[in-house]
Amino acid sequence: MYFKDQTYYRVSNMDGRIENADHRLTDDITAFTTSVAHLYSHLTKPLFDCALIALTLARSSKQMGAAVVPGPLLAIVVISITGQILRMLSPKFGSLVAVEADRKAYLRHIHSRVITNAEEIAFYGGHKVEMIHLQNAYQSLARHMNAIFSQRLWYVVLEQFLMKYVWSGTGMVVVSLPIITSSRIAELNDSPDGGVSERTQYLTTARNLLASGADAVERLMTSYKEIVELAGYTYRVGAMLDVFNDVSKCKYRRNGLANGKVHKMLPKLHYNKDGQLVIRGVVKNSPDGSISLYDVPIVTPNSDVVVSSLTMTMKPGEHLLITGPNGCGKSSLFRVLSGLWPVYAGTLIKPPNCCMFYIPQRPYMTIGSLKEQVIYPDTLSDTLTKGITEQDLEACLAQVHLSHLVQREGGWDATADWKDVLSGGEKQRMAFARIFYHKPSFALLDECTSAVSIDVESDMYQSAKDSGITLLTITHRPSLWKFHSHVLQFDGEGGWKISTLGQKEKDTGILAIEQPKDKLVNGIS
Ligand SMILES: Nc1ncnc2c1ncn2[C@@H]1O[C@H](COP(=O)(O)OP(=O)(O)OP(=O)(O)O)[C@@H](O)[C@H]1O
Repeated sequence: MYFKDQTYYRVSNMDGRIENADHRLTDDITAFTTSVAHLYSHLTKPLFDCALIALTLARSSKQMGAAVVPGPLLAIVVISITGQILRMLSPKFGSLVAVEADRKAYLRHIHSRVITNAEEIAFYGGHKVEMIHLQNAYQSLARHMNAIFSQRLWYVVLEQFLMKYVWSGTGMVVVSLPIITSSRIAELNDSPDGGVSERTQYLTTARNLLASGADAVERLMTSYKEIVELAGYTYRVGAMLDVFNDVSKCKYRRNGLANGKVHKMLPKLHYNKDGQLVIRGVVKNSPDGSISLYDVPIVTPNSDVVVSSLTMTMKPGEHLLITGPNGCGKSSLFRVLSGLWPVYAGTLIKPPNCCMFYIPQRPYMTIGSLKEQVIYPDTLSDTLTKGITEQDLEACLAQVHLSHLVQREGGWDATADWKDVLSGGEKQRMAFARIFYHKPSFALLDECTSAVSIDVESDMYQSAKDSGITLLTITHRPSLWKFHSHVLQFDGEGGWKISTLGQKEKDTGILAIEQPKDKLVNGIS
């Protein structure tokens, strides 16, 4: 499962049974567990009632001198036949409920998208488009739920008809059978009241028991709908577990393939018999703290091969600038280095993840105090364990020119919705401050200072270098070239080139000799 723009991008299971992305998995689990809990209480009591009533009826008909078998047998046969009829005519509640849960999840998802992107939508004036999306999702859910209600209506009518009339009639026959077939008829007739009181006693007891029995069976039959609905929830939860299972076994299914897009098979990559990529890459711990890639491809979750084979080594202290057109795979390289995307082939040798710190273009602000923004993803107790003081944190903020923030926001413990309280540039600087707190060996900087003024940005990069942090920077700003010793240039067609940056290039932000695309090494052939 990958995250992009705060939305789940699901790598679905191999047979692609789930069509829509699961936006709120926990809701499916809640629905499933609620259904199981209800069913438990709805099934156990009626089942117990049925057993007890059958036993008591059998005993009292035996006392009447009737054969025990015919009455219950008739009842079982009638109940089975009506059960079969209901089963045959029952709408597919299981799949209907699964679709309903899916549409509800989608409606919730687009609501949360609007909440997350409210400001952007308001600036664009996109309320009409968003309203159309919301209404479409709502109407699709409402239509589906109305269809379920109307199907349920006629089903309930039929069910009630069978239970109220067919079962009542059968019940009367079952109750009267012991009176008619009793082996004690002569003995009863000879009693002073002609057996009326004993027969009446039996009939009243049996009728009351039967009424309770019918009620219990009715509850069981009604639970059938719940069982089928539970099947729907089970299907969704089961499909979700399948996906987890597949992901843990590194089996990925790409939406691109599902959309019918044909992917070119490349000789350096390994495919299974279904034409799906198999992970054969090796990831090793670096003994000397450097990052090395040998013939590592960059492949998206859609199976698009962005770069077929990348080979490079970055030693600590060699600051790498990564350039190239949009969508050429710059951020994807970071995803591979961080372990978010698998290494499908070749060998990746890197220090442990704790030695690499990634800062994205869209800064993430966590819930909590101002202090927790700087130390993220550490907790306050981690900070205590590490012996880091507020003075140390102030030094981190000073390096990104945000010292004034502590006083402005009312101290380190001030809490606010930092996503809204801080400006775009302040958020980026706050995110950058985290590398001064964590002091990783490598900082993976993905256009993370695009909203920061050039002078402050330069100070931040210089401070990072002075702190002994090796920079891997994706940027389109020539002003940052001077902080790097090497440049990795993607051409957008799968080709790349790595070279050292000369002083002239650092000063101008222009590569001295732009290589024609076909000269760049390792292009997709
Ligand atoms: N989660 C994803 N699922 C599928 N494809 C993706 C995903 N993320 C990125 N891609 C695809 O991978 C390719 C490379 O994306 P990447 O984000 O690495 O581009 P980039 O070079 O960083 O671009 P930019 O300069 O615009 O940030 C793009 O074609 C993009 O559509």
